[in-house]
Amino acid sequence: MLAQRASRHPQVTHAIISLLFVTLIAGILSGWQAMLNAEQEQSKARLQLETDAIAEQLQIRFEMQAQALQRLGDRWPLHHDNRHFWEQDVRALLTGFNNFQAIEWLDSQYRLQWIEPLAGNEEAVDFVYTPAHSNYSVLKQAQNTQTPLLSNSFTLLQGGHGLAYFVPLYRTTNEPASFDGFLIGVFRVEVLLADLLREERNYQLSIDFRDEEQLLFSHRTEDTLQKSWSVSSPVLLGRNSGFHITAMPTASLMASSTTHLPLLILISGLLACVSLCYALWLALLSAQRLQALSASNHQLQQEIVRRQSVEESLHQNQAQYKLLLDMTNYSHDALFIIGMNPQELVYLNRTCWISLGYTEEELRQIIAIAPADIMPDALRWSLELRELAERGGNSIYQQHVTTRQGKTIPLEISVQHLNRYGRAYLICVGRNNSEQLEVAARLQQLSQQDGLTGLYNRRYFDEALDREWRRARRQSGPLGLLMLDVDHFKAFNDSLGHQAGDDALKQLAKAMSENLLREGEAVCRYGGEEFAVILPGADISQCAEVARHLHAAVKELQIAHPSSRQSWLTVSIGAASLPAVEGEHPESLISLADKALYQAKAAGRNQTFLYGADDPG
Ligand SMILES: Nc1nc2c(ncn2[C@@H]2O[C@H](COP(=O)(O)OP(=O)(O)OP(=O)(O)O)[C@@H](O)[C@H]2O)c(=O)[nH]1
Repeated sequence: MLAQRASRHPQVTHAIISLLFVTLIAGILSGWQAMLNAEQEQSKARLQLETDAIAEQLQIRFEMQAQALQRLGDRWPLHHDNRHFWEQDVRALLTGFNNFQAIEWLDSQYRLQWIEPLAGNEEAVDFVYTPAHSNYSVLKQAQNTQTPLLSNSFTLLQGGHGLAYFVPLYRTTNEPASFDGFLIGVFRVEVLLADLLREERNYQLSIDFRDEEQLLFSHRTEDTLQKSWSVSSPVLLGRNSGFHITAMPTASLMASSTTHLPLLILISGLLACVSLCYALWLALLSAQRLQALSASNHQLQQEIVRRQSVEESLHQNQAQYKLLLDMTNYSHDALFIIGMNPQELVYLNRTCWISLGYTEEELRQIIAIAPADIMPDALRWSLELRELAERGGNSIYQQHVTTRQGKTIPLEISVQHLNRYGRAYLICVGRNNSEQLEVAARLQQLSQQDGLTGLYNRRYFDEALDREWRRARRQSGPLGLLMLDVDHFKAFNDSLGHQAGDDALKQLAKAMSENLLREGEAVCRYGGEEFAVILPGADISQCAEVARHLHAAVKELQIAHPSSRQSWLTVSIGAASLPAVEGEHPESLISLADKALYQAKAAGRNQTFLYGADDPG
């Protein structure tokens, strides 16, 4: 749980570990420092003890010699007359203590009268203490108080530092006591201290002996340490408390009063601290790795699931794609896709090449090299498709394709524009619509055909006349029209029956159709028993010619007409021809032809009456 939290916040955990590390290190260092300080205090205390001992030894030694001098002084009243004994005592004292520079007698005038030994102290002979001398006041005080006093340190005439112990000499046998000067013991400080150190077991100490601040003696051992601390002990010599000994630590002292324990504790503490923090850090890393591994596993699982899903979807898509492809390939419709910019065929289904009798490769090659071999109109259609793609519209085209066997197949191609992935495509679905075209043509024909006679009907006539009129106008030519009506047909019907009338109309229609010679000429049933013949480009004479042919053809039929004068069926024809010019209309032509027909009827029937352009109408 904790590891999970730690791995979730690695930076915080790093900071905590770092803080812990720093705290532990600081604690260990401060503990180590405290132990060092304790050891130092212990060393100090030990050194202080040693120094106090030296000071005490020094005091004792001095006191012994001071008392010896004092005893000599006490014997002064006995020996002042016979100084020989006194001098013997002095020499004995000098022999016993070698740290005396000299033992002197100073008279009451402070003049040196006697000095032992003389050798080495010649310069002091006849020395007089004057008030200017630094020890003069001490002499005075000793004289006045009748108490021995130790001088301050001074520089010996022989070199080195000396101390003088002034023992006032009084003869108390006299009343009042007479003052005879001083017995002076001059100590050599260096010898006093050196002897002491030599004899004492603490000789290895490094010490300084000072009078107030003045250094009188200094001793250094080789292993003296340069430390910031030292200890000091006061030394009371002959009631003079201005002396003190300062001792410096030495390596041997420190070695004897310290141990390696703090260092061991420091090292082991540091090692423990580093190990602990390293272990924590490793644990954190491990937790992080574990979490990363877990996350990675989770991601991997998700990825596997996703891939399985994608694979499944891919399989489905592939199956769907295959199904789509199969459906597309086996569709009756030709499906092909044209990519634009550049314009190229990107897909065509199986129906395309099967229906045309080629392999796919062959068809692709033909389309690439000679598309007109497949589609005669290919070039123009290609331009139309480009326009269609540019305006993004949809359209249906009627095209014709030629099969390998040379058969032409009509194709209705539905084209849809589509933009995908930054490119324009035209989805083309082509269908063989020959049957529809035939049906349409048939319907068209039926819509234009007269049911009874099979001729064009009145509707076709109206359209054809307009069309031919426009054509004639474009060509600046004439247009001819015959209006033909069966003579006495009512009587025919009445006598032979309506069915016979129908048959007769059929025969007439057939005959007229068969006698039309030129292309574009059309015979139409204008209504009832009336017919109209459109003669494009025919002037009035050509109309007359056609009318003659028609009369002949009708005559040839020899359809019996019981009520007719000729005994067979005849027709009357009104013919008209007009140039299709500005100001003229097809209705004018009909009107003229009608008028001519009327006149032909009126003139006795079975004849043609003409209205040319020049006729007044
Ligand atoms: N059998 C048959 N008769 C038709 C058809 N259409 C029109 N008729 C007849 O044709 C006759 C035309 O008669 P009318 O207009 O009087 O003219 P007509 O008898 O031919 O006399 P004229 O034209 O003056 O020579 C009518 O009796 C109509 O019934 C048809 O489709 N079949």
